[in-house]
Amino acid sequence: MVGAGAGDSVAGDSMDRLQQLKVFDESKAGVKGLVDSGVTRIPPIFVIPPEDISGDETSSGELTQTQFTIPVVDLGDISSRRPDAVAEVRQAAEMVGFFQVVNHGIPGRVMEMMLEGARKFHELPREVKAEYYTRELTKNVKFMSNFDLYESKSANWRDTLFCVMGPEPLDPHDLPFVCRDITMEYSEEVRKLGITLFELLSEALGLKPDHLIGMDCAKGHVILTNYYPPCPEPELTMGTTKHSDPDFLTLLLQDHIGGLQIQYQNQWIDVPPAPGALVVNIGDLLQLISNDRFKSVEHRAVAKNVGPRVSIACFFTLHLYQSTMLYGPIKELLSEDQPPVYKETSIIDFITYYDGKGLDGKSALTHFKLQRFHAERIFKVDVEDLAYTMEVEVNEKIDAYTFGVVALDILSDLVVAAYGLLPCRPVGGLLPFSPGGGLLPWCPGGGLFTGGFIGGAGRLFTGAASGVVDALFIRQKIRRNRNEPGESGALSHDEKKFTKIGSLLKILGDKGKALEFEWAKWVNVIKDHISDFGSARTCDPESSNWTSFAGTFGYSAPGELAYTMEVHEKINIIAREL
Ligand SMILES: O=C(O)CCC(=O)C(=O)O
Ligand SMILES: [Fe+2]
Repeated sequence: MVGAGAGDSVAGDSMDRLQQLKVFDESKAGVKGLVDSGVTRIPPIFVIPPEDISGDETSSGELTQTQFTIPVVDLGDISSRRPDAVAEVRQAAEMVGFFQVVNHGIPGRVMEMMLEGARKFHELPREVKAEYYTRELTKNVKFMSNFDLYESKSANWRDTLFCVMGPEPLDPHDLPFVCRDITMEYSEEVRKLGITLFELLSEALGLKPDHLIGMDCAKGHVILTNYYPPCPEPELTMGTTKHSDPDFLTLLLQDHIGGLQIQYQNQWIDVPPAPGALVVNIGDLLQLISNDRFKSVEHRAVAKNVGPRVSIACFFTLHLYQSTMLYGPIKELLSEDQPPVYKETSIIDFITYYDGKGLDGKSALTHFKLQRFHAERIFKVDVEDLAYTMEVEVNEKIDAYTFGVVALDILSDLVVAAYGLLPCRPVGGLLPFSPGGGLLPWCPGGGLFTGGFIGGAGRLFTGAASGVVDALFIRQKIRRNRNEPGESGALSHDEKKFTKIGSLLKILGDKGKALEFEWAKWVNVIKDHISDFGSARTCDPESSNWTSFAGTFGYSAPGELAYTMEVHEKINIIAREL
């Protein structure tokens, strides 16, 4: 049996989804194998849940009322009409994210033979193709069906041969014989065309022609030959789920069948096959480095009951290449009016995130956005009986890091209030977790750590934003304050909370990680801990003996704190993404 088909419904019904995926995967025969086995209904793993179909079905792929068509850029003789070509590329990259190129220099013979070679590979006997079937990440040449088979909600009606063509030159012998020579030839042709396009795109951004090439955008590419067998129930599945591409640029060669659609003004627009043309689209990484000037547009390939359909996608990216280069918005494109939209990322981090997520219809770029919020009145905490009110208002643009700093500062105040803990024990003038000499300029309550002396209402955790918090130290401190014995035994409830905060502080100490942590998560941390500290104190009023060390370390806390304190959460967050 090749797969758990709806056709063989007994198997389909009795196996859970994971088992069905495994059976399909282990057949190593792909969707073509299912079709060869004669399925007349698609297996359940391919069926798109109805709730997802409705969201995906902006239109049936008919032309819209605007009769919009994908722009066509003529690359013939561009030396004599370069400014026009640059303007056309700019318009298409900014407005649509997709265009077709004609007179691009790749001979028609090469394109036809590439499509034919791809088809021949996918129509090889199962056993021959199975030798190439793998999900191993490090393989340069691999055949598989659905790279995100185990991550996505529903599998696509598509098989793919995936070939990493550069920057490390691929040994042609790694390629299947039936498509070896033509893949090498086509690869060289698209590499050259890629350079021409990156030059035009650089100029379209107002940069020198070699700018994007200097950023290694054309340094490597991957060729994916997609094979979409005819589907018995095309309305229930997809050839390729809605996605944007995880690369700088994609060049797509499609055969005459059609099925590619792009999302434009909330409509699905067909990209009809045009003889001799290649489809070009901006990828996520180019949208990121162009700081949203160019658009990486969502597209999909619908399943059809005719076919097979073959498409050859060339992704310009550095796959499997150990590049340490970080990609963020190009500095020349930034200004006060155009602040960076994205944080920097390495390609490997981007791809790892993209692949881990799978094609779920959502853009991976969101994850790499700098979080900028306008936050008003972040929150207010009243500690009753103490009239201890803390209110923070931030009326400026803040990112996740800044919010984290504010958030943990407030947390530390709460901890001091709830447990009467001192920021730290002055040891020979050294502050255990404040490596910078202990002067903390942003400690808002005036509580400066200076030379090991604690003055004012010092904050337990403030110093830790420098990234050197020692959760163990905090633990010892709690024990010491309670006159509890040393390091043995399980962590108490309070200790766990402190340890948790310790790790949050470590995150905050690393700005990159703090940004990754996202603004919204910090809000939740604060919410969690406020209730934590409130309830800890309320449930166990005797547990903190802050008064015993208050005099000792020069910390004088208001006496009322001792037993009557309650922390009430009054959080009012009004935030909108800018
Ligand atoms: O086959 C197609 O038309 C589109 C394929 C695609 O979008 C991709 O491989 O990323
Ligand atoms: Fe794509």
